[in-house]
Amino acid sequence: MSLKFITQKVAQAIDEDLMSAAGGFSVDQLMELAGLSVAQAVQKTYPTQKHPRVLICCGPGNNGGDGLVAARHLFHFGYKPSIYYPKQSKNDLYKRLVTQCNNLNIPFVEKASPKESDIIVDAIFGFSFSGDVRDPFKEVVRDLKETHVPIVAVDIPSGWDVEKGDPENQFFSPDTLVSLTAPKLCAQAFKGRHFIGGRFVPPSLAEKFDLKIPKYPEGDQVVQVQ
Ligand SMILES: NC(=O)C1=CN([C@@H]2O[C@H](COP(=O)(O)OP(=O)(O)OC[C@H]3O[C@@H](n4cnc5c(N)ncnc54)[C@H](OP(=O)(O)O)[C@@H]3O)[C@@H](O)[C@H]2O)[C@@H](O)CC1
Ligand SMILES: [K+]
Repeated sequence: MSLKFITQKVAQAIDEDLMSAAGGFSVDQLMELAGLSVAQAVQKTYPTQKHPRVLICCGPGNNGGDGLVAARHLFHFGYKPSIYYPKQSKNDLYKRLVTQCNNLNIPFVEKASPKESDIIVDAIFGFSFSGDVRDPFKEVVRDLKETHVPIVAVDIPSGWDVEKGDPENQFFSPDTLVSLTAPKLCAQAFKGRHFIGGRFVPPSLAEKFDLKIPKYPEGDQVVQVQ
């Protein structure tokens, strides 16, 4: 299957188009579908009985928001999520996502402990990441390289350059990657299980950016491409 791998600029331009007056989407809607895709990729790959405890590591931006949404869906799918979210946004959308998780008694943990989980969702950095990893995320990114617990990365494996990837193997390589909308250039070098999610792109937008979006099966929110 031929995939189109996109640059950081194109990823941001697609995001802006979707949320423009012409695109008509709000960020909440896109984030909800993105997070649902991630939860569905987890559910298809790691059955609840064998992998009940999911640690979701959330960063300060929309990638972290996808993680908060995924945590809520995973709870409803029967998992036991916990959330590491050290740099919480004051934005109303994020506060509401935190309230929704609190109402499900999903614990927010002070420290990310891979050993106490069966799966880790990496929702730390997405397509706006650049430069070297800064605190408070250095330690968690380092711990993720040490762990043998399977990692599901949301959109970009955190620490990887969005376009160049991780040519010097400095960072962890996730078992599973869920690319949202379309894979970014870094995913060309990715060898693990790969899903595309974020089933919200209208054909006109796919055509404008020449995105070769694979066919999603029936009502699924993800399609496995590797
Ligand atoms: N259309 C789609 O496909 C949709 C995509 N969606 C999702 O949105 C994601 C993109 O979200 P985004 O633009 O908010 O940025 P994201 O990557 O989460 O991180 C930015 C934050 O990280 C920080 N930061 C940056 N570099 C850093 C460093 N070196 N070290 C430390 N921190 C660093 C930076 O913080 P600051 O520098 O401002 O302190 C900033 O706050 C995308 O990947 C996908 O998951 C869906 O939700 C909706 C539809
Ligand atoms: K990520």
